[in-house]
Amino acid sequence: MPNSVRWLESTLRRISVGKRMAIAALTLVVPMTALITVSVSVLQHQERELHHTIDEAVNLLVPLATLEYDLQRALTDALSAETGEPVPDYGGLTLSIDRLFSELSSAAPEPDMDADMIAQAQQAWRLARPTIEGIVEQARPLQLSGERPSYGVVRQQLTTAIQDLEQVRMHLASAVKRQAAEASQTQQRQLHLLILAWVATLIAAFLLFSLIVYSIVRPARDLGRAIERLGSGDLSVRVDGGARDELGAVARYLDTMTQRFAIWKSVLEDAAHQDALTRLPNRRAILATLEAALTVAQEQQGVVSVMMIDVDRFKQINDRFGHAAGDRALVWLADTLRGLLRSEDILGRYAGDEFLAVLPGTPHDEALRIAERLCRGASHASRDDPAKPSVTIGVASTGSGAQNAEALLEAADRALFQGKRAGRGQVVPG
Ligand SMILES: Nc1nc2c(ncn2[C@@H]2O[C@H](COP(=O)(O)OP(=O)(O)OP(=O)(O)O)[C@@H](O)[C@H]2O)c(=O)[nH]1
Repeated sequence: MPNSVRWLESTLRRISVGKRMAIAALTLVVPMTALITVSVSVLQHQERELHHTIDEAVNLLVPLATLEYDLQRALTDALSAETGEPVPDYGGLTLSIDRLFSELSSAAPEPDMDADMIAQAQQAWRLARPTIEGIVEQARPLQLSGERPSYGVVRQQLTTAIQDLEQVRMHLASAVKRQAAEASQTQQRQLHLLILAWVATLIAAFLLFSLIVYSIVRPARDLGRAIERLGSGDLSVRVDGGARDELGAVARYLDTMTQRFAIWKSVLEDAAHQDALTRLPNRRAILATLEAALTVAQEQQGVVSVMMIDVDRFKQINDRFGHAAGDRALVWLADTLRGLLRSEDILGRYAGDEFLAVLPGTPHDEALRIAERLCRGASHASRDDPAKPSVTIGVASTGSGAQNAEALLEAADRALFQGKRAGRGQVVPG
């Protein structure tokens, strides 16, 4: 997992799971709402712009088109010499076009309106205007007098005016077309930006949503696995309880529980293998050690020696100094013997006042020398302190006949018995 994701996850895990779920929901709802609002407002704005462009085109082009149409009609009338109809309001239309151009030049320039094209249209209008004014002046009296005028002149002037007006209309139409094209480009740009914003927001929302879900699912999955391992008896399992959320708390409870289990287990195991008073391996454990040492010796064709160590006249110590003093004497003896043995030798409490030492890879004569050392150490202390007992030791080894645990123990026991009968405080080979 990349470090950045790990960092984001640990940051998120400072927030509770409930709050994270709320954030995940908001992660989807808020951007969607914002995007929908923005999209609707952009589309509404675009619709208004479209109306504005159409209005502008109509306002700009309609007076010109009307005037041009009227002139066309007048020309047709002049050609057919049927001028009985009322004269159109050329003067009003001319003024309206004047007003249009003065508004265009006085108003703040539209950013998307081509100023050159407007200027060209205005210039064309300035050129066309005198002809049209002439027509206005001439058409009115002709119309009012009811005379049959010389239509040749009027026709000529009308044709010129229509051409001039056409020029004006063309320039204005180009300006309007340009404006419409730019408005359409702007709309397209806005739509592209909108789509981009949708995509980016959806990706960001999806990533954040996934991260939040991941920050819940991953620790939950780790917890599940840890509980599964714990259930199968693996007490070494540890889960990360550093996070401040609910899952972090569950992980910490689980860790505490696992540690307590481990302590109870070791207490139970110790109770099963260790003697509570002397802390030495108990009878079962020392016999298992002997079996294991014999198996190794058989495989490697080595030797194993054992010492059966019995406390001398222990009953007297109990009777004389009390049971508690007898316990202390057993603990002292266990520590003393353990201290005099080598690190590879194993000492266990075999029975009430009996100890068994297993000496792997130790031949008989060497075992006897070590036994002498133990016997002397205990005797020396017991001479100075009557509450400290001496010991008698029977030694047996695999090299001297006995090959299995039972035979070895019997041989050592026999030797011990002999030592007791011979006066105690001595080592007897089995
Ligand atoms: N204080 C104490 N005494 C124990 C414990 N286990 C056994 N004993 C005593 O150890 C004594 C063993 O006595 P015996 O088997 O008669 O032998 P002994 O008095 O040592 O005499 P010998 O072995 O013949 O030298 C008994 O009185 C037991 O009550 C123990 O854990 N604590």
